[in-house]
Amino acid sequence: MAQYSRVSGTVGLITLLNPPVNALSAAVRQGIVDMMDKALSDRKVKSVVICGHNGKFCGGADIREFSSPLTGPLLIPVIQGVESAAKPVVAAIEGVALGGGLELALGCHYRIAHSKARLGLPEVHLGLLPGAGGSQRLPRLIGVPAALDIITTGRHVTAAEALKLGLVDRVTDRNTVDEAVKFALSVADQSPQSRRISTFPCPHHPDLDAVFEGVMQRVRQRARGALAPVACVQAVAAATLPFAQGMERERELMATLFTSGQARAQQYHFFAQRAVGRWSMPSGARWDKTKPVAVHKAMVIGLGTMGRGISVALVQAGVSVVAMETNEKQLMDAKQAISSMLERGAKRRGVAPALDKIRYSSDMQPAADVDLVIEAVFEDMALKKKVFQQLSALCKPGTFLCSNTSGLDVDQLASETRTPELVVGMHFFAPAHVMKLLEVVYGSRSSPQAVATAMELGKQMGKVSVAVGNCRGFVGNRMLKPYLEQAFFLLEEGATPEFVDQVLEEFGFAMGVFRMSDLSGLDVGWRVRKADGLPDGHSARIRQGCRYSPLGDLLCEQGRFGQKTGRGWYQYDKPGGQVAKPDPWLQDFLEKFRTQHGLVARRIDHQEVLERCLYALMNEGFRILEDGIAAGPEDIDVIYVLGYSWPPHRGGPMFYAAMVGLKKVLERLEHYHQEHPDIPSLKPCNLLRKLVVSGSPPVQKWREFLQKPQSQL
Ligand SMILES: C[C@H](O)[C@H](C)C(=O)SCCNC(=O)CCNC(=O)[C@H](O)C(C)(C)COP(=O)([O-])OP(=O)([O-])OC[C@H]1O[C@@H](n2cnc3c(N)ncnc32)[C@H](O)[C@@H]1OP(=O)([O-])[O-]
Repeated sequence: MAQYSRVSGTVGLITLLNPPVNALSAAVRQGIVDMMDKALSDRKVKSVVICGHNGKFCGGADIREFSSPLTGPLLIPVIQGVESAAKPVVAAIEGVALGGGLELALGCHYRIAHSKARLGLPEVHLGLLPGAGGSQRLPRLIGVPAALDIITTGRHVTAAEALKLGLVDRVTDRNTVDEAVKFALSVADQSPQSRRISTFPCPHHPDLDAVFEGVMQRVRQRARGALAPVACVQAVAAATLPFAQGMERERELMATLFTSGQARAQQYHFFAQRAVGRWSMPSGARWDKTKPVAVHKAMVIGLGTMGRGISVALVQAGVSVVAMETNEKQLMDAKQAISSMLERGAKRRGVAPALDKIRYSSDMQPAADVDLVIEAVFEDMALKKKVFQQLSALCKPGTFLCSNTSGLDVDQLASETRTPELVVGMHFFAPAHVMKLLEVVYGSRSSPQAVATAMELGKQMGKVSVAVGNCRGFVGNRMLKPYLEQAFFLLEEGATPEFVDQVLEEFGFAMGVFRMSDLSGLDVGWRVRKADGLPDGHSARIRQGCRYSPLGDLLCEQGRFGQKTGRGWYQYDKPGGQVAKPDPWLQDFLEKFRTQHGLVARRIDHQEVLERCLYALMNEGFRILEDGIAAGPEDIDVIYVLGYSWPPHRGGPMFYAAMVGLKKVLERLEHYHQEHPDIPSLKPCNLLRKLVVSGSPPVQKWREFLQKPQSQL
């Protein structure tokens, strides 16, 4: 919908009205057409302003309309109608002008932005491209390089940067609509002809081919296998043609993307990231029935890499922090590191670093007057228990006690305190001030308010918080285990690390499993496995009755921890080196290992690597749903895309299982389980069977098939 009024005597004011973000639904598009007619036929009106209701200009096309046949006027002619208007049209941009919203503003003759507004063309994150003229008008207005950057990254641009680029004509700190009306009055007698961007030539650039070449290489590297970024480059390249031809090219490219599985996957991911905020617990507690407690002051205990990142994220969220570390040297190093991280972040955001929001302590005493504590000490249960005991004795009533553990039992930590209902896990992902994912882990006694408070704090820290149940590895790391195991077994059976990684990176992972293991350090998993007890004479390949691969342990015994030691699954030019090269030593080691265990190397193809690694991971995801550790497939998919570099254009493990076809996933798991009966993680999960028997419903319907979960521990 859109409203119309005449203001200041001669300005027609059109207000987009579609809360919460004034998305360009069919009704809004029709509203723009009708209100423009009104303004243009109103003889008293000399110029027009378009603004958005409730402080947001427009969040773009209505994504919810994409899955049904489009009705109402198409956006391209609506924008064309604005641009060809005989009276000057001014866009009053506050809040956001994104996607089709910015394309509408580009159809206006002038753009006035509030200093806090954000502008962008994020369609690439939805598996699309700016399909209403954005790929043709933006390069004409700000040049090809800047347009390519904005369109292929989908990033938001601040009003200040937009002014510098020439994307907006004015920036104001005052009331944006008032300023836009004043501006409209000032241009009332000027013809808009020279302001129609579609009539601009594409600005000349000395070496356009090299620019397109360079960007195309970058987008292909950054998002392996993704269609949209490539199409974005191709659409901008068409802006060097006459406008009508460029628009035709944009339409063709958009049509291929719109119906692609990748666009469906990325739009699913967009809504899934919002669905996880509507969390629930097996007890029936829910997001809309539980009020979080505001956290003004927090303590972070343990200032290693994670503790530092968590401290920075809290300070940047406006929380006062006491950063605590018993080791004096580590405390000093941390103070240095945290200050420079805060300064760098502040510079990037163009604000002053809030160094006064953090103070440092070598003892736990200040825990007595904080609202919440996040423990981020070494991943050792005995140490963590001691910390929780101390905190419980120190903290004031009502203080929430959270652990950044990546998979240890939250209930055990809660048992060390007098207030187990105030204990939850807050599992951050490294680097904690950058990664958007937060797993909020509720134990059997965690109160809904503790969960609500941790979820809200995560959101305040700019994270996507996902509430998960308490089991070994929670969701992300629990699914990672069978995935890693299959990769190890494939090496034993004849594959090489570089082949397995190549297959997974072609699928779209930023890093294959062996490259990732070398980066994070083989010793991390080794320590956990040792704590669980390695098989005796640990070359034994059976552990707790199941097939076990000792390859990782054997490498660690040789001191091959990965990049940090210069040797791991790959070799590096020096300790800390990052360029992985195949290591002849490893081939020799694998051959000796196979001979020792009577294994005969066989040819393993691309499909087997993909299916064995990914289907084992998905199967664990089905088990997690069956156990009630995750409330729905969206939780699992958001965790994997945001925390484990699952390619967004594949939606997430559960969405991808549905895309492949649950029947096929089931058949392949049965095939591999028959071949490897000693690998339980390949045994198809009952929920998978149930979904197949029920006709393989779409992922959005799976919640209807989930039983009431029982506790995991
Ligand atoms: C032709 C053209 O070229 C192409 C084809 C396009 O234009 S494609 C579309 C391009 N536009 C986008 O990609 C922008 C996507 N949106 C955002 O980035 C953010 O929403 C926001 C604008 C920065 C606000 O953030 P927020 O944190 O204040 O609130 P929120 O929680 O995110 O969102 C609040 C509620 O609004 C819903 N919502 C947000 N944007 C929407 C949109 N464009 N369409 C439909 N619903 C939308 C969202 O799902 C949530 O509802 P619910 O799920 O909770 O029921």
